[in-house]
Order: sequence, then structure tokens, then C-alpha cells
Amino acid sequence: DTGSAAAIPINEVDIAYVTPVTIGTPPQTLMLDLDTGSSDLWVFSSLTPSNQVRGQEIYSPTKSSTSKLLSGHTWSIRYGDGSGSRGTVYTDNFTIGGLEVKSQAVQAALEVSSMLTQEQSLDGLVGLGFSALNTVRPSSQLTFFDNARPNLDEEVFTADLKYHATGSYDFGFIDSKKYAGNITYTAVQQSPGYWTHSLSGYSVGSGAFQASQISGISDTGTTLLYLPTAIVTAYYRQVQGAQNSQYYGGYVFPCSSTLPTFTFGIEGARFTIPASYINYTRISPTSTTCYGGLQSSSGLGINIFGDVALKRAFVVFSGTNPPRIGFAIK
Ligand SMILES: O=C([C@@H]1CCCNC1)N1CCCCC1
Repeated sequence: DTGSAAAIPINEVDIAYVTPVTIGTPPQTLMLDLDTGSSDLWVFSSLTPSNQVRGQEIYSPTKSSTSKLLSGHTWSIRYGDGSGSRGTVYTDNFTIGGLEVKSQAVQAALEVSSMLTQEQSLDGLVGLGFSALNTVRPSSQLTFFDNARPNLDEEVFTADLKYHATGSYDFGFIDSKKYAGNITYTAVQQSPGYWTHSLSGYSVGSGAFQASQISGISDTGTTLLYLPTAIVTAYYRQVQGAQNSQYYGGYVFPCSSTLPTFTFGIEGARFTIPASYINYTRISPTSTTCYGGLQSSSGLGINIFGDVALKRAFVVFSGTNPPRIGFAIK
């Protein structure tokens, strides 16, 4: 089997991408954020208090003839940005891009945090991290990818996220029309459950490449690129008027500043992020101060290769044994 679905930016600065999925019988269509940095599949639902729902589509298990309550099971997740949700669990038929998993654990929200309520275009998440991270108790549940894997033509899914445009997620095959040249693979450390791997180094603008193993996670659900402070300060030293603002919680600079590119390595391959990706957003609609797409990871305890980096590549998440991740130019 295979599947292929759109990855649609939810706003004009690509803060997140959503993908249409169907749940239940007859199919209920929701727009979910496919997130390789977590492993819970949860949705706004008919059980979510109405004052916590603001424009989202909801999953109503009672309207699905194939839904089953997973009795006595609950879940609760807290994301690194402070948002979170909790609830109960059903199994139901679930499809992404024509690929169906019967009896997928669908975590119905009983409560969502205000940050998630405010994200009107996001109806929930599909965790595509390793199932070890799943928060359902007393028995943890499998991700969509783990459930689909035995039926896939190839044990992979790919992410083709785009800058200010709709990209795609494919399951079970590698579409050679979506990239150029070769795919460079590197080892994945699957414990504790993220797609953890290393960069082989970096360079700022036209500067020399600094070879250095930088461990972090490729997270389609994180907007920006978070790297060690030493790298980030070296980058913003090249930006007129840049400063690390306590007030804005990161590096800001005059929107008119000229930004250098940023290159990261995967083994011997090199991926250059355009300055436009790093000139992320104005701090408010009329401001002339802009917030950077490259920020320090020092407060996170982990480096995160988020969408600012991933959207520069065609990325293969390979569930082979051992797992590996591949990057190609596109
Ligand atoms: O909560 C997250 C992210 C948040 C954005 C969406 N992806 C998951 N984690 C990843 C980084 C380590 C801490 C947990």
C-alpha cells in the first residue's frame, strides 16, 4: 500500500502545516499536523468543551459506526512550547492520502490548552515519532506509521515541506520526481523516541564549513531551527542590528537587515537555507523588527531541526531496522 497527501501551511509564515485525514464511517475529514516530534494521534472532538473549540473541525465518535471506546484508557501530553491536551481513546478507521489503517487509536480531547484553542486551522496532531513516546495509559498505542508499516510497499514515509507553499507527505514509497540527485542517509538513534540524528556541521553565509557532530531531532511539528548558542551567535554576528531579546524570547533584527544564508551538513551533503527562510516574521504586523528562524536551543535541552531546515530538503523517514533518515536536495 501507499498514500500521498498535501502538507498545507496554516498561515503566511508557515507556522505549521496541516494535512487532510479521514476518521470513521462515514468519513469525517479533519486537518491534522503530522508531527515527527511526538507520537500521539489526538483530535478536537465532540467531547472537547465548546469554550475550548474555536473554529476547529471535530471528530464525533458517536457519529461513526466503526468507532469503539478503548475502555479505561486515557492520555495527557505536554509539548515543549507549553501547549498540551488530554482525553480518552477510541479506535476507528483512519486514512491519510488513501492509505487506511483500520482500528487506529484516535485520542479524543477532553481538554486542550488555550494555545491550541487559538490555532483555529489545526484540528489535532498525528504523531509520527516512535511509538515509545505515546502517552496512552495503561497500554500505550501505536502510531499511524507503525500500524500501516506491515502493509506498506516500503517501510518509509517522506516529508516534502515547502516555503510559503503546499508540499506533501508520502507513505510507503519514495517519489523520485520530488528530489534531485541522491538521498544522503544518516543513522537514527530511536531512543527515547524522537528521530534523533546528527548534522555533520554548518557554515554561515560564504564562511568555511565547520565540521562538528551536532545531535538533534528532525521535527516536522516545530516551526523553527534551534541550534547551540555558539552557532547561533556566530550567525547573528553577521546581521546588522541583531540582538538576543529577552523581551521577544530570541534573536530579533531590523527587517531591512541583510541576512546570510545558513548551511547544514548531513554526512557529506550540504543544504543551504536561504536568508528568506531565516527572516521569519515581523514581531507584530506593523513592526520593522523581525524575529529569526534560527534560534538558540539552550533553553530546550535538545537541538531541533524544525521546518525552517526541513523545508529545504526532501526528507525520508525510514522505519527499517535500524531506522535511518535521508535528505535530498529538491
Ligand atoms: O514538544 C515537542 C515538540 C513541540 C512541537 C511539535 N513537535 C513536538 N517536543 C520536541 C522537542 C523535545 C520536547 C518535546
